[in-house]
Amino acid sequence: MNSFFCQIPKAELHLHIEGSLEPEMMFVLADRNNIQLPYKSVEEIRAAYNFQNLQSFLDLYYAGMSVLQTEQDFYDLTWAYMQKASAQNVRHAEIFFDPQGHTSRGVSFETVHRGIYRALQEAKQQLDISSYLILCFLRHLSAESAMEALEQALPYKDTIPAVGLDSSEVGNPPSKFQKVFDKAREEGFLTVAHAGEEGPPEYIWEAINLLGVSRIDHGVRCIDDPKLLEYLIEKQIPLTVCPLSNIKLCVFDSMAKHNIKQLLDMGLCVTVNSDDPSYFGGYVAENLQEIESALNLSRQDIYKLVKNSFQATFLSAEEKQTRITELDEFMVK
Ligand SMILES: Nc1ncnc2[nH]cnc12
Ligand SMILES: [Zn+2]
Repeated sequence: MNSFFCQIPKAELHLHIEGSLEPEMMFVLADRNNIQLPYKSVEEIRAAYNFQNLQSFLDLYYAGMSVLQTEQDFYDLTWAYMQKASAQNVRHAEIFFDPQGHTSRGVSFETVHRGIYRALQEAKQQLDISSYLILCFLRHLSAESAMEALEQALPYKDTIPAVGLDSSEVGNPPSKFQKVFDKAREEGFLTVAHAGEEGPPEYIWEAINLLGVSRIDHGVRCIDDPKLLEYLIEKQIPLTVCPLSNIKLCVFDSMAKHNIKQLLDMGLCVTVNSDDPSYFGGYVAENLQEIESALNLSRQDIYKLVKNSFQATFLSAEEKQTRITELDEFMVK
Protein backbone atom coordinates (compact mmCIF):
# COMPACT_ATOMS: atom_id res chain seq x y z
CA MET A 1 0.00 0.00 0.00
CA ASN A 2 1.33 3.41 -1.05
CA SER A 3 1.42 5.48 2.17
CA PHE A 4 -0.10 8.53 0.43
CA PHE A 5 -3.48 6.76 0.20
CA CYS A 6 -3.34 5.81 3.87
CA GLN A 7 -2.22 9.18 5.10
CA ILE A 8 -4.44 11.54 3.14
CA PRO A 9 -7.25 12.69 5.49
CA LYS A 10 -10.59 11.38 4.26
CA ALA A 11 -14.23 10.64 5.10
CA GLU A 12 -15.97 7.31 4.54
CA LEU A 13 -19.68 7.57 3.75
CA HIS A 14 -20.62 4.12 2.51
CA LEU A 15 -19.60 1.38 4.91
CA HIS A 16 -21.86 -1.42 6.12
CA ILE A 17 -20.54 -2.27 9.56
CA GLU A 18 -21.62 -5.91 9.09
CA GLY A 19 -19.57 -5.93 5.88
CA SER A 20 -16.42 -5.15 7.86
CA LEU A 21 -16.60 -8.54 9.62
CA GLU A 22 -13.25 -10.12 8.75
CA PRO A 23 -13.07 -13.94 8.53
CA GLU A 24 -10.71 -14.05 11.53
CA MET A 25 -13.28 -12.32 13.71
CA MET A 26 -16.04 -14.48 12.25
CA PHE A 27 -14.25 -17.52 13.70
CA VAL A 28 -13.63 -15.87 17.09
CA LEU A 29 -17.30 -14.86 17.44
CA ALA A 30 -18.58 -18.23 16.17
CA ASP A 31 -16.46 -19.91 18.85
CA ARG A 32 -17.57 -17.51 21.56
CA ASN A 33 -21.26 -18.05 20.68
CA ASN A 34 -21.10 -21.78 19.95
CA ILE A 35 -22.07 -21.37 16.33
CA GLN A 36 -21.01 -23.91 13.72
CA LEU A 37 -19.67 -22.21 10.57
CA PRO A 38 -19.84 -24.03 7.23
CA TYR A 39 -16.09 -23.33 6.78
CA LYS A 40 -12.98 -24.97 8.25
CA SER A 41 -10.55 -22.07 7.88
CA VAL A 42 -10.13 -18.39 7.18
CA GLU A 43 -8.72 -19.33 3.77
CA GLU A 44 -11.84 -21.34 3.01
CA ILE A 45 -14.03 -18.34 3.85
CA ARG A 46 -11.99 -16.03 1.63
CA ALA A 47 -12.12 -18.58 -1.20
CA ALA A 48 -15.93 -18.53 -0.99
CA TYR A 49 -15.97 -14.78 -1.69
CA ASN A 50 -16.43 -15.16 -5.42
CA PHE A 51 -19.53 -13.34 -6.46
CA GLN A 52 -21.53 -13.23 -9.69
CA ASN A 53 -23.79 -10.36 -8.69
CA LEU A 54 -25.22 -8.48 -5.69
CA GLN A 55 -27.52 -11.33 -4.59
CA SER A 56 -24.75 -13.95 -4.50
CA PHE A 57 -22.85 -11.64 -2.14
CA LEU A 58 -25.88 -10.83 0.01
CA ASP A 59 -26.51 -14.55 0.62
CA LEU A 60 -23.07 -14.88 2.28
CA TYR A 61 -23.29 -11.47 3.95
CA TYR A 62 -26.51 -12.42 5.80
CA ALA A 63 -25.11 -15.86 6.68
CA GLY A 64 -21.95 -14.22 8.06
CA MET A 65 -23.98 -11.94 10.33
CA SER A 66 -25.27 -14.91 12.30
CA VAL A 67 -22.15 -14.87 14.51
CA LEU A 68 -23.11 -11.41 15.83
CA GLN A 69 -25.17 -12.12 18.94
CA THR A 70 -24.23 -9.97 21.94
CA GLU A 71 -23.61 -6.29 22.61
CA GLN A 72 -19.91 -7.15 22.97
CA ASP A 73 -19.89 -8.74 19.50
CA PHE A 74 -21.24 -5.54 17.94
CA TYR A 75 -18.79 -3.50 19.97
CA ASP A 76 -15.82 -5.64 18.87
CA LEU A 77 -16.91 -5.50 15.22
CA THR A 78 -17.25 -1.72 15.26
CA TRP A 79 -14.10 -1.09 17.27
CA ALA A 80 -12.09 -3.21 14.80
CA TYR A 81 -13.41 -1.13 11.91
CA MET A 82 -12.66 2.16 13.67
CA GLN A 83 -9.09 1.06 14.34
CA LYS A 84 -8.68 0.19 10.69
CA ALA A 85 -10.23 3.52 9.72
CA SER A 86 -7.83 5.31 12.07
CA ALA A 87 -4.84 3.54 10.46
CA GLN A 88 -6.06 4.92 7.10
CA ASN A 89 -6.61 8.42 8.49
CA VAL A 90 -10.39 8.37 8.08
CA ARG A 91 -11.34 11.56 9.95
CA HIS A 92 -15.11 11.06 9.79
CA ALA A 93 -17.27 8.00 9.05
CA GLU A 94 -20.99 7.65 8.34
CA ILE A 95 -21.77 4.02 9.03
CA PHE A 96 -24.69 1.84 7.91
CA PHE A 97 -26.18 -0.86 10.08
CA ASP A 98 -28.92 -3.36 9.18
CA PRO A 99 -31.05 -3.88 12.32
CA GLN A 100 -33.57 -6.13 10.54
CA GLY A 101 -30.73 -8.55 9.79
CA HIS A 102 -30.39 -8.98 13.55
CA THR A 103 -33.87 -8.53 15.02
CA SER A 104 -35.08 -11.21 12.57
CA ARG A 105 -32.65 -13.62 14.36
CA GLY A 106 -33.85 -12.66 17.83
CA VAL A 107 -31.12 -10.10 18.63
CA SER A 108 -32.73 -6.95 20.03
CA PHE A 109 -32.38 -3.51 18.45
CA GLU A 110 -31.02 -2.29 21.78
CA THR A 111 -28.23 -4.91 21.82
CA VAL A 112 -27.13 -3.97 18.30
CA HIS A 113 -27.29 -0.24 18.90
CA ARG A 114 -25.57 -0.26 22.31
CA GLY A 115 -22.58 -2.24 21.02
CA ILE A 116 -22.06 -0.19 17.88
CA TYR A 117 -22.67 3.17 19.49
CA ARG A 118 -20.32 2.53 22.44
CA ALA A 119 -17.49 1.72 20.04
CA LEU A 120 -18.19 4.91 18.05
CA GLN A 121 -18.10 7.02 21.19
CA GLU A 122 -14.82 5.47 22.27
CA ALA A 123 -13.39 6.00 18.79
CA LYS A 124 -14.23 9.68 19.08
CA GLN A 125 -12.39 9.92 22.39
CA GLN A 126 -9.43 7.62 21.74
CA LEU A 127 -8.90 7.89 17.98
CA ASP A 128 -10.34 11.36 17.30
CA ILE A 129 -12.65 10.05 14.54
CA SER A 130 -16.12 11.56 14.37
CA SER A 131 -18.98 9.40 13.10
CA TYR A 132 -22.69 9.17 12.43
CA LEU A 133 -24.90 6.10 12.29
CA ILE A 134 -27.30 5.41 9.40
CA LEU A 135 -30.04 2.83 9.88
CA CYS A 136 -30.63 0.93 6.64
CA PHE A 137 -33.94 -0.76 5.79
CA LEU A 138 -33.63 -4.09 3.97
CA ARG A 139 -35.51 -3.55 0.72
CA HIS A 140 -36.10 -7.28 0.05
CA LEU A 141 -38.37 -7.25 3.13
CA SER A 142 -41.77 -5.54 3.30
CA ALA A 143 -42.49 -1.86 3.87
CA GLU A 144 -44.29 -2.94 7.07
CA SER A 145 -41.12 -4.55 8.36
CA ALA A 146 -39.19 -1.35 7.55
CA MET A 147 -41.80 0.71 9.41
CA GLU A 148 -41.35 -1.57 12.43
CA ALA A 149 -37.58 -1.01 12.31
CA LEU A 150 -38.18 2.74 12.16
CA GLU A 151 -40.47 2.57 15.23
CA GLN A 152 -37.80 0.64 17.11
CA ALA A 153 -35.25 3.33 16.24
CA LEU A 154 -37.31 6.27 17.52
CA PRO A 155 -36.02 6.09 21.13
CA TYR A 156 -32.46 6.26 19.73
CA LYS A 157 -33.20 9.06 17.27
CA ASP A 158 -30.63 11.42 18.78
CA THR A 159 -27.83 8.99 17.89
CA ILE A 160 -29.01 8.03 14.38
CA PRO A 161 -29.15 11.12 12.15
CA ALA A 162 -30.18 9.32 8.95
CA VAL A 163 -31.90 6.30 7.45
CA GLY A 164 -31.01 4.47 4.24
CA LEU A 165 -32.10 1.63 1.98
CA ASP A 166 -29.99 -1.39 1.03
CA SER A 167 -30.09 -5.10 0.03
CA SER A 168 -31.51 -6.61 -3.20
CA GLU A 169 -32.14 -3.67 -5.50
CA VAL A 170 -33.74 -4.95 -8.70
CA GLY A 171 -37.48 -5.51 -8.17
CA ASN A 172 -37.47 -3.48 -4.93
CA PRO A 173 -37.70 0.15 -6.10
CA PRO A 174 -37.50 3.12 -3.74
CA SER A 175 -41.24 3.75 -4.30
CA LYS A 176 -41.96 0.63 -2.20
CA PHE A 177 -40.68 2.56 0.84
CA GLN A 178 -42.13 6.01 0.20
CA LYS A 179 -44.39 5.99 3.30
CA VAL A 180 -41.59 4.77 5.57
CA PHE A 181 -39.29 7.52 4.34
CA ASP A 182 -42.08 10.13 4.68
CA LYS A 183 -42.44 9.12 8.31
CA ALA A 184 -38.66 9.08 8.82
CA ARG A 185 -38.32 12.63 7.46
CA GLU A 186 -41.26 13.78 9.64
CA GLU A 187 -39.36 12.39 12.61
CA GLY A 188 -36.33 14.44 11.61
CA PHE A 189 -34.13 11.81 9.96
CA LEU A 190 -32.04 12.68 6.93
CA THR A 191 -32.31 10.10 4.14
CA VAL A 192 -30.02 8.26 1.71
CA ALA A 193 -30.62 5.21 -0.49
CA HIS A 194 -28.72 2.66 -2.51
CA ALA A 195 -29.84 3.23 -6.09
CA GLY A 196 -28.38 2.62 -9.52
CA GLU A 197 -25.97 -0.07 -8.32
CA GLU A 198 -27.61 -2.83 -10.38
CA GLY A 199 -30.95 -1.06 -10.80
CA PRO A 200 -31.88 1.45 -13.53
CA PRO A 201 -31.56 5.27 -13.45
CA GLU A 202 -35.30 5.40 -12.74
CA TYR A 203 -34.56 4.12 -9.22
CA ILE A 204 -32.19 7.06 -8.71
CA TRP A 205 -34.95 9.47 -9.76
CA GLU A 206 -37.33 7.76 -7.31
CA ALA A 207 -34.81 7.99 -4.48
CA ILE A 208 -34.50 11.73 -5.13
CA ASN A 209 -38.14 12.55 -5.83
CA LEU A 210 -39.97 10.11 -3.54
CA LEU A 211 -37.53 9.50 -0.68
CA GLY A 212 -35.97 12.99 -0.53
CA VAL A 213 -32.43 11.66 -0.27
CA SER A 214 -29.41 13.84 0.43
CA ARG A 215 -27.04 11.35 -1.24
CA ILE A 216 -27.22 8.38 -3.58
CA ASP A 217 -25.30 5.25 -2.55
CA HIS A 218 -23.51 3.81 -5.62
CA GLY A 219 -25.54 5.56 -8.36
CA VAL A 220 -23.07 4.58 -11.10
CA ARG A 221 -25.87 3.69 -13.52
CA CYS A 222 -26.81 7.38 -13.73
CA ILE A 223 -24.48 7.27 -16.74
CA ASP A 224 -27.37 5.81 -18.80
CA ASP A 225 -29.59 8.91 -18.36
CA PRO A 226 -28.31 12.29 -19.66
CA LYS A 227 -31.10 14.27 -17.93
CA LEU A 228 -30.26 12.62 -14.62
CA LEU A 229 -26.56 13.39 -15.08
CA GLU A 230 -27.42 17.02 -15.69
CA TYR A 231 -29.58 17.09 -12.55
CA LEU A 232 -26.96 15.41 -10.34
CA ILE A 233 -24.35 17.92 -11.55
CA GLU A 234 -26.61 20.93 -11.11
CA LYS A 235 -27.73 19.97 -7.60
CA GLN A 236 -24.37 18.44 -6.65
CA ILE A 237 -26.14 15.43 -5.15
CA PRO A 238 -23.27 13.24 -3.92
CA LEU A 239 -22.74 9.66 -5.09
CA THR A 240 -21.00 7.32 -2.64
CA VAL A 241 -19.18 5.13 -5.15
CA CYS A 242 -17.53 1.84 -4.11
CA PRO A 243 -15.07 0.76 -6.81
CA LEU A 244 -13.82 -2.58 -5.44
CA SER A 245 -17.40 -3.57 -4.60
CA ASN A 246 -18.49 -2.80 -8.16
CA ILE A 247 -15.77 -5.07 -9.57
CA LYS A 248 -16.39 -7.93 -7.10
CA LEU A 249 -20.15 -7.78 -7.85
CA CYS A 250 -19.59 -7.57 -11.61
CA VAL A 251 -21.19 -4.12 -12.06
CA PHE A 252 -18.15 -3.38 -14.27
CA ASP A 253 -15.99 -6.02 -15.99
CA SER A 254 -12.74 -4.52 -14.74
CA MET A 255 -11.45 -1.48 -12.84
CA ALA A 256 -10.18 -0.04 -16.12
CA LYS A 257 -13.85 0.07 -17.25
CA HIS A 258 -15.15 1.78 -14.09
CA ASN A 259 -16.90 5.10 -14.80
CA ILE A 260 -15.84 7.03 -11.67
CA LYS A 261 -13.24 9.12 -13.52
CA GLN A 262 -15.79 9.93 -16.24
CA LEU A 263 -18.34 11.03 -13.61
CA LEU A 264 -15.71 13.10 -11.80
CA ASP A 265 -14.66 14.82 -15.03
CA MET A 266 -18.31 15.61 -15.84
CA GLY A 267 -18.54 17.49 -12.53
CA LEU A 268 -20.55 15.09 -10.37
CA CYS A 269 -19.86 15.07 -6.63
CA VAL A 270 -18.44 11.53 -6.51
CA THR A 271 -16.77 10.04 -3.43
CA VAL A 272 -14.79 6.81 -2.88
CA ASN A 273 -15.87 4.28 -0.26
CA SER A 274 -15.44 0.65 0.70
CA ASP A 275 -19.02 -0.74 1.09
CA ASP A 276 -18.18 -4.16 2.60
CA PRO A 277 -14.38 -4.15 2.89
CA SER A 278 -13.96 -7.61 4.33
CA TYR A 279 -15.88 -9.15 1.42
CA PHE A 280 -14.47 -6.99 -1.37
CA GLY A 281 -10.77 -7.00 -0.54
CA GLY A 282 -10.04 -3.47 0.58
CA TYR A 283 -10.82 -0.50 2.79
CA VAL A 284 -11.05 3.07 1.53
CA ALA A 285 -7.29 3.56 0.95
CA GLU A 286 -7.12 0.39 -1.18
CA ASN A 287 -10.12 1.63 -3.17
CA LEU A 288 -8.35 4.93 -3.86
CA GLN A 289 -5.13 3.22 -4.83
CA GLU A 290 -6.87 0.74 -7.17
CA ILE A 291 -8.72 3.43 -9.11
CA GLU A 292 -5.64 5.62 -9.31
CA SER A 293 -3.63 2.93 -11.04
CA ALA A 294 -6.42 1.49 -13.21
CA LEU A 295 -7.78 4.87 -14.36
CA ASN A 296 -4.60 6.92 -14.29
CA LEU A 297 -5.91 9.44 -11.79
CA SER A 298 -3.87 12.54 -11.03
CA ARG A 299 -3.13 13.80 -7.51
CA GLN A 300 -5.66 16.56 -8.29
CA ASP A 301 -8.31 13.89 -9.01
CA ILE A 302 -7.59 12.19 -5.69
CA TYR A 303 -7.72 15.52 -3.89
CA LYS A 304 -11.10 16.30 -5.48
CA LEU A 305 -12.54 12.88 -4.56
CA VAL A 306 -11.41 13.23 -0.96
CA LYS A 307 -12.56 16.83 -0.70
CA ASN A 308 -15.95 15.69 -2.04
CA SER A 309 -16.04 13.07 0.73
CA PHE A 310 -15.94 15.83 3.36
CA GLN A 311 -18.33 18.05 1.45
CA ALA A 312 -20.85 15.18 1.19
CA THR A 313 -20.92 14.42 4.95
CA PHE A 314 -23.74 15.37 7.29
CA LEU A 315 -21.34 17.51 9.32
CA SER A 316 -22.01 21.22 9.81
CA ALA A 317 -20.42 23.68 7.35
CA GLU A 318 -17.91 24.63 10.00
CA GLU A 319 -16.96 21.01 10.78
CA LYS A 320 -16.55 20.30 7.07
CA GLN A 321 -14.27 23.29 6.68
CA THR A 322 -12.04 22.21 9.58
CA ARG A 323 -11.46 18.84 7.89
CA ILE A 324 -10.96 20.34 4.43
CA THR A 325 -8.37 22.74 5.87
CA GLU A 326 -6.58 19.72 7.35
CA LEU A 327 -6.69 18.09 3.91
CA ASP A 328 -5.31 21.21 2.24
CA GLU A 329 -2.46 21.32 4.74
CA PHE A 330 -1.68 17.66 4.04
CA MET A 331 -1.57 18.30 0.28
CA VAL A 332 1.04 21.07 0.47
CA LYS A 333 3.33 19.08 2.81
N1 LIG B 1 -23.40 -3.18 -1.98
C1 LIG B 1 -24.57 -3.40 -1.37
N2 LIG B 1 -25.71 -3.17 -2.03
C2 LIG B 1 -26.88 -3.36 -1.44
N3 LIG B 1 -27.02 -3.80 -0.19
C3 LIG B 1 -25.91 -4.04 0.52
N4 LIG B 1 -25.74 -4.46 1.78
C4 LIG B 1 -24.44 -4.55 2.02
N5 LIG B 1 -23.75 -4.19 0.93
C5 LIG B 1 -24.65 -3.85 -0.02
ZN1 LIG C 1 -23.67 -0.59 0.17
